[in-house]
Amino acid sequence: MRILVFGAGSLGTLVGGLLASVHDVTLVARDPHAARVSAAGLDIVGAESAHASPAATTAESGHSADLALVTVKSFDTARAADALADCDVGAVLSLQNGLTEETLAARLDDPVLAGTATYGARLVEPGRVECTGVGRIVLGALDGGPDPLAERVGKAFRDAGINTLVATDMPRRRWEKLAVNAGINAVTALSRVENGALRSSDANDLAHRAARETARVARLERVSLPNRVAREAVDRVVEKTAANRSSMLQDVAAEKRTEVDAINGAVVDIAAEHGFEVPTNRTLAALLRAWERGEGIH
Ligand SMILES: NC(=O)C1=CN([C@@H]2O[C@H](COP(=O)(O)OP(=O)(O)OC[C@H]3O[C@@H](n4cnc5c(N)ncnc54)[C@H](OP(=O)(O)O)[C@@H]3O)[C@@H](O)[C@H]2O)C=CC1
Ligand SMILES: CC(C)(CO)C(=O)C(=O)O
Repeated sequence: MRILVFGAGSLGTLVGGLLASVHDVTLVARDPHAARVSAAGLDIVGAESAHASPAATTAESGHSADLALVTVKSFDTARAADALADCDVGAVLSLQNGLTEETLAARLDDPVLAGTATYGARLVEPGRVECTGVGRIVLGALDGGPDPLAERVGKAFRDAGINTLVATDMPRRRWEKLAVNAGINAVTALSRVENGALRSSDANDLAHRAARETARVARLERVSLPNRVAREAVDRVVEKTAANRSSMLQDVAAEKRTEVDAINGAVVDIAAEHGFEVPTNRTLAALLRAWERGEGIH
């Protein structure tokens, strides 16, 4: 399969590097990373180890591929979609956190698949990515149901040794992941604690409230996600990732823009479309945006 990875930073470089063992992969990345990969290939270290030789470029448009993987941060999704509109791609798959597929689908004529990733990745230096945890890619039709395209993409991932599940219930899975991220990411980022700290503090109640509100909005969107399931998903992920610093805490610590707009902000916006108020998500989003503005991050 010819695969274009749009936004090869940490996750895109890891997944693209793994895919390159059997597929024809091009990474769209920044220099000096793109130049280093073009000249000397890519080292994958940590929980996965391999040397891969995908093509790499800083050119955003003019590409032709069977599949484009979108792995930019959520706030760069619209720009990625506009660049992909100038490419000839058969299908698009997002592996991002937050609700980004709608932005892609609104701007592109190509079929857009939904995906989630629990692999951990960190770009250590140009040409070198660390797999910090082997997780799973789950992908499927954006609206759910069986999908031959998703099956083909799932097979391509599995052929490259990537732990992949093709799911027919992506709407529920996306909203459950959103509930987990809405609960854990903003709370840990604002209180500067590891995920495990949410087990035994008032912050646990806050994370549950954000997740329950998200589940309520999912149901308004006709996605079946009971409050109890969203709350238990938060507790399960807190337990499994107790020693982790959430991606949003890492962004705040590095004084980088967060993905709050596509997580808590998306919950607020979609709730508003239904005339529904989500005070916990609204408060968390407002505090993070105030921090971003105060730091001069846009
Ligand atoms: N890292 C992880 O372990 C996981 C990440 N995710 C999700 O995956 C997504 C990506 O995360 P992550 O890989 O960590 O983020 P990174 O910031 O490491 O990677 C995104 C990369 O895309 C680049 N980029 C953005 N726009 C362009 C462009 N137009 N042309 C070329 N390159 C571009 C960025 O460069 P620049 O910064 O210079 O703009 C950056 O290098 C997020 O939604 C995240 O939540 C999900 C699960 C795990
Ligand atoms: C699951 C969780 C909360 C793990 O830290 C995550 O997805 C993130 O940090 O973005």
